[in-house]
Amino acid sequence: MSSPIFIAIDTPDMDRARSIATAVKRHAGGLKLGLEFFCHNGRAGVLELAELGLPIFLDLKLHDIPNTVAKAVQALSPITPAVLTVHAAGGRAMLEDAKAAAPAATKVVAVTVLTSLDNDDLESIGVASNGHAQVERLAALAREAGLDGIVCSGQEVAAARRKWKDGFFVVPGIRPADSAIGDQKRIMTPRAAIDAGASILVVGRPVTGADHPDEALRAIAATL
Ligand SMILES: O=C(O)c1cc(=O)[nH]c(=O)n1[C@@H]1O[C@H](COP(=O)(O)O)[C@@H](O)[C@H]1O
Repeated sequence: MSSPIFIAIDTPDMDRARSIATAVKRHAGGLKLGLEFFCHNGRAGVLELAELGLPIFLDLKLHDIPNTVAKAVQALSPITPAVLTVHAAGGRAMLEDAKAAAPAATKVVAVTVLTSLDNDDLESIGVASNGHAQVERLAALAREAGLDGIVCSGQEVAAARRKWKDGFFVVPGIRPADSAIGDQKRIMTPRAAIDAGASILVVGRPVTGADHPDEALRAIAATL
């Protein structure tokens, strides 16, 4: 079975992106390309890294009115990412239209509550329920809208999985026991997140910031 670890290649620099992707290529399950990479390198950059042969997770976290999101998804052609993110908070119609506009082979997953937010942050943006309850609410919405799964922290994935057995659960905020937390607030170790039911893990800085990214990746993989 291929690795569940997707490496977040968070850099605008194409040379650096190619160098990290090439270094981790043999032991990663896929590459996650997000806003930092996409805003600078666009579709051409995504297609270039896709040539390495790993599945591509295109993390654009789309969030707008349904028509705009659907047209943005169509405008990604000819990329057929393995995974594409939209924000669950865009609402049911947006989620349905995003899924309808995506290629059939693309898993469209809804970001629920960002792993950089805690309950105080949620309160400050007017979300009265706690993180757990909000993830459950948005997971149900994503499921009803026909999406393939959600993005949530390791702390909510077990409860979400109980209610959506065949859902695809993407878990970022992954931190091996000894690594720096940075701007993440809801974190979990790789092993605990897999045990809780994650389908794939998103790992960025603990691997990309290491002197030897492939060694760091293999050390994480050895704990699974
Ligand atoms: O959608 C994501 O991938 C995502 C959702 C979320 O709630 N939190 C989160 O950290 N991410 C992404 O996961 C990656 C985490 O990177 P590190 O914190 O460096 O491991 C980044 O590329 C984030 O954009």
